[in-house]
Amino acid sequence: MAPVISGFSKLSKEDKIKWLAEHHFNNDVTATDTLITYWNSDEQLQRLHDEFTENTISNYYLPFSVAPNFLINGERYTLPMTIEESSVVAAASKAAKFWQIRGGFSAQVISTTKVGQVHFSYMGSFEKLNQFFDTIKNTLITSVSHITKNMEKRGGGVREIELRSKTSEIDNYYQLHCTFETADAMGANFINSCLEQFAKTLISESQTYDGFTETERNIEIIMSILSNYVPECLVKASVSCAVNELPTKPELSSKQYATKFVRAVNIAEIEPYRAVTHNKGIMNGIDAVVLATGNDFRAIEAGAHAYASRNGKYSSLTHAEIKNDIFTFSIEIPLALGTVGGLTNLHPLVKLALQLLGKPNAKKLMEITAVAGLAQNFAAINSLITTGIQQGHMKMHLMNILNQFKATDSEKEQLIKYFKTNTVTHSDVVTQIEKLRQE
Ligand SMILES: CC(C)(COP(=O)([O-])OP(=O)([O-])OC[C@H]1O[C@@H](n2cnc3c(N)ncnc32)[C@H](O)[C@@H]1OP(=O)([O-])[O-])[C@@H](O)C(=O)NCCC(=O)NCCSC(=O)C[C@@](C)(O)CC(=O)[O-]
Ligand SMILES: NC(=O)C1=CN([C@@H]2O[C@H](COP(=O)(O)OP(=O)(O)OC[C@H]3O[C@@H](n4cnc5c(N)ncnc54)[C@H](O)[C@@H]3O)[C@@H](O)[C@H]2O)C=CC1
Repeated sequence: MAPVISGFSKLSKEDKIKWLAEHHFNNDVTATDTLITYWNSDEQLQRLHDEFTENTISNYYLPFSVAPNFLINGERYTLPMTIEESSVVAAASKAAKFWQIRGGFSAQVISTTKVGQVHFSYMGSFEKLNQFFDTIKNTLITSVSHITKNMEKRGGGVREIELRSKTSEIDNYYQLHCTFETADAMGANFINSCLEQFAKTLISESQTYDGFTETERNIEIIMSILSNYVPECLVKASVSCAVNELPTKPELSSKQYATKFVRAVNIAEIEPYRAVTHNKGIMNGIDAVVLATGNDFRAIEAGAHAYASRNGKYSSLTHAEIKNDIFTFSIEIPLALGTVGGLTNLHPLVKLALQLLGKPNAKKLMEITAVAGLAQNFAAINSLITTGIQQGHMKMHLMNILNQFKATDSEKEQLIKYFKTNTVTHSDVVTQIEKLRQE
């Protein structure tokens, strides 16, 4: 077991690696070499990456891929996608290609409001607290004017502050429930700065408020933080076409295909076990664009799944219907994304990804990202209701299995040819590699 170490954060990168090698890897040089192999030869670039976070000892590569042929609101895009999972980028690309000759994707931002809360304890009557809140509401807003000044110039700022009693759930628990517009920023830092100032103002104003007794004056701030639940930062995307423009398979007419597709989505709407996997498939596309554009995928994931549960039961984020022989497939998802702030202007590949998208503003990025989720879900369901998921997924995963077995270029070439006409399974790949190596 490694010993406790104090001051690890203060060690140089080299000394951190030395400590790791000694205490976790038996001084095996392979561990040190692996970490160092992933350093960038450009020292300045490496320092930039080291400084993104803390205790950095190496870089962890993820593929930076692109999916072309996305027609969104009449404009053509090539989507940057950062994801490790095979078949996701192929699936997105296939869906984009399919829909671009059927009118493409429509997308629209419905709302962009974000939320933050000051959580506090107060011992006294709600009526008195309400009176106090009404008295200080303007002061609360002006107390953050030094923070909001520039945001207001961009059309953002504080939208509303509400006092909410939560005492039916926790004794003496109240909130300042605040809404914000943050223009092209995701807004976490802006919102948190405003909230922390609201909390300070709440306390200082309570100290001099005549209407409070000593006990009532004793407001305790528990915490001030933005919420990643953003049901009012919502985007919708959809595709639609005549039912007879949908794929036909030997065993499935386009009408049967459409009906089966809608049924598959209906199942995800009512069955949480299916809904979680269905939404995971959507997040394959969303997270890949979110990561490539330097956004916070944890925030997006948390918000999306909370939204999927908003009616008290976890459900699908996409919906499908057939009306008057028109098939429509749509997604509605909260996406608090930024095109400024965070890593967006720091990470060279993020900058390039945003450039590839034509330097979108936050609203446009919300639309593009929702489309990536819808496209991904379309491709997955298309496979699920026809060939099954394994055929396409394993076709793409073949290279990973070949690399696991250190296949040579010539082995790869022969096996890729073989698996063009044979279904890829892990065991058959192993059998075929062994066969080749015995020849
Ligand atoms: C995998 C495919 C696309 C094959 O599909 P296919 O029909 O065999 O592909 P194809 O070789 O005929 O090519 C058609 C197009 O697909 C794309 N494509 C095809 N191959 C590539 C490639 N190598 N690199 C880049 N793009 C590729 C590309 O757009 C290509 O057009 P082209 O470029 O030739 O003009 C298809 O089977 C598919 O869409 N499968 C679904 C895969 C999927 O959803 N993967 C996600 C991982 S599984 C999961 O995590 C989620 C899940 C499925 O559980 C969610 C759920 O249950 O809902
Ligand atoms: N719970 C959460 O989600 C939390 C997330 N974070 C992190 O916060 C970061 C995002 O915070 P942000 O405040 O968005 O980033 P930020 O503070 O890096 O940058 C946003 C700032 O950019 C400026 N700006 C310049 N041009 C702008 C424009 N056109 N529109 C809007 N603002 C403009 C504004 O001053 C704005 O406050 C992410 O890295 C995220 O991981 C931090 C704390 C909590």
